[in-house]
Amino acid sequence: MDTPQEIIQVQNLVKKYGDFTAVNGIEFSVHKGEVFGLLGPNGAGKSTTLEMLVGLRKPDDGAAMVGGYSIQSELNRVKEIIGVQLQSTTLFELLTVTEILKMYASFYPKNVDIPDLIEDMQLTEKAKSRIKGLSGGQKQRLAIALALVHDPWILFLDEPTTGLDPQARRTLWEIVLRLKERGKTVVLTTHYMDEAHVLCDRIAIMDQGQLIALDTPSLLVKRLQSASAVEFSFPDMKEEVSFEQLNGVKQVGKQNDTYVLYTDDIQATLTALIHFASENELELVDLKTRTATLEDVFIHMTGRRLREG
Ligand SMILES: Nc1ncnc2c1ncn2[C@@H]1O[C@H](COP(=O)(O)OP(=O)(O)OP(=O)(O)O)[C@@H](O)[C@H]1O
Repeated sequence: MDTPQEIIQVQNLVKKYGDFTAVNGIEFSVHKGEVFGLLGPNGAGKSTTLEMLVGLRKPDDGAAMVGGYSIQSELNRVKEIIGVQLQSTTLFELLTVTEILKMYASFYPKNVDIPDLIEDMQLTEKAKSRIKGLSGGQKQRLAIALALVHDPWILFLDEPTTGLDPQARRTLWEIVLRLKERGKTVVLTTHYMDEAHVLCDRIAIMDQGQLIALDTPSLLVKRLQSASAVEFSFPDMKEEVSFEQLNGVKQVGKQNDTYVLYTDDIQATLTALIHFASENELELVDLKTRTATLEDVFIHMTGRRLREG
């Protein structure tokens, strides 16, 4: 069968845990060959969505087609064409890297060359090492290798870099981008906006079981209509002030005591802000300026940060 261009189609998917609705009627499509990200804070429903698409959880409503097959009525076909790496993959600690890959390969009628796969995942040095001695990043790369052993069309990665150090994260990013170059479709969940920005062709932002935005990273940021953000606080300010009136300000966000002004004219906004502070004899604290990011898109849409604290 030919791979459809819309390799995943999700319609009104719902998942409830008792009275609690974890995924509340989401809809999206994933294009063949893209890296598609589900971005959102803890508890947004990203893992539940992914688990429904790979057949680990049964939707309470809605439908999804993966690679042209229904996750409800053709799950066995779906499983042949997908590879899955979940948040906590249990590995057989006493086996070596090569042994576990050979064991997984034996479950499938067709599989890729194991030494090549080990090399692609930058594990050649560890090919004969036992799993229990691997670092977090190496274990994560092994989990991805296991998901790729039967040469799937689509790879699902659930928070692939959570808990990894910066170097290990970058190595994993390189691997994902290389898989994309080779024509694989990758669906990943993350709560790291930098990761979503670097890796994903398109991002679906999830919050509280719903999909609140879907676009390319740059268009999501552009939608804010402001290129820069100015952050600050006024600890001794007694009354609320509408900073919208300051020169250049397009939008205003607030997180605890910190204000975020989104502006296209950073110079005008800074001048107006400093003027406002001296006129009102207020001390301007923790002033920062930066380029608007996906995090700002999330703050703007929900009033909260992706990662609290
Ligand atoms: N088996 C379960 N029983 C009851 N509630 C659950 C179950 N699994 C998940 N939930 C709840 O459903 C919501 C969505 O969880 P989910 O794991 O899909 O979120 P997430 O966006 O992937 O977050 P995280 O980044 O923490 O994994 C959360 O509030 C979670 O507590």
